[in-house]
Amino acid sequence: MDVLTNRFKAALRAGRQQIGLWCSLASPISTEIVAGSGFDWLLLDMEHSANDLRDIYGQLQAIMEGEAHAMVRVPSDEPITIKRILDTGAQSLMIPNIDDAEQARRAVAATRYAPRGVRGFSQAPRAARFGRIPDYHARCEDEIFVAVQIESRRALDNLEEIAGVEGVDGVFVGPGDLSTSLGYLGQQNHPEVVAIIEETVARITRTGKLAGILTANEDLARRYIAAGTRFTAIGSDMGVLARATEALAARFKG
Ligand SMILES: O=C(O)C(=O)C[C@H](O)[C@@H](O)CO
Repeated sequence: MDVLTNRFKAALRAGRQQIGLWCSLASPISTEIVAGSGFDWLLLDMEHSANDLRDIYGQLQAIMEGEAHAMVRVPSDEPITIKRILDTGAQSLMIPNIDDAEQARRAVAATRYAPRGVRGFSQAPRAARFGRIPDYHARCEDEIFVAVQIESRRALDNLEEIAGVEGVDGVFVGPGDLSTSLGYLGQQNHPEVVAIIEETVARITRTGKLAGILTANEDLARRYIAAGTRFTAIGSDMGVLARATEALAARFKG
């Protein structure tokens, strides 16, 4: 596979479940470590973490030799931010808080050059390996994966229209925000929320788009996979570090 082929997108097309880890530590060192842990994809989070553009750049460099594919969650659907992240070489993007089809169309447009969209042109960004990938501009859009996040009651109402937008490859359920919007603040594992999420995953799948989710609860991760999620994040670097170090300390300190 050449450098421009999006391995994650190719694996999904081939029907292979993609298991991911959420990365919020904003460190090239920790991200390099987990890139070799066996995950298919890592979510580098810019919405709820200290990651800025340089942190993302460094982490993309750090995991070049690893097995895991990087997806970047952008802080917002703002085209200037999306352009800069694509230029660093991120090929898979997650766009948070998409509530309707128009917003989804704008987000996709930010990932496309004219006439299909509004992405600004850079001759030789890192994504084109500084001009060493001569057909970068012609090929890059086929290799971009756009996941939109649905995380509100309004997004649920508009789900089929959002998923139907051309260029939306995946629809990712944000269980924390969705449960909050549904009146279950901090209760993303509440049975009624779980039932709504399972139904939502089935609705996404019926549209022909790929469903994704994050949950650190292993039983729920298996249930959501059974319900149809195709890219499933099963924990976070921060959560694993916090819980594992607490447990280690407790074994000696009682
Ligand atoms: O709403 C959610 O849940 C998400 O979008 C995932 C989160 O932002 C979060 O759990 C990351 O720490």
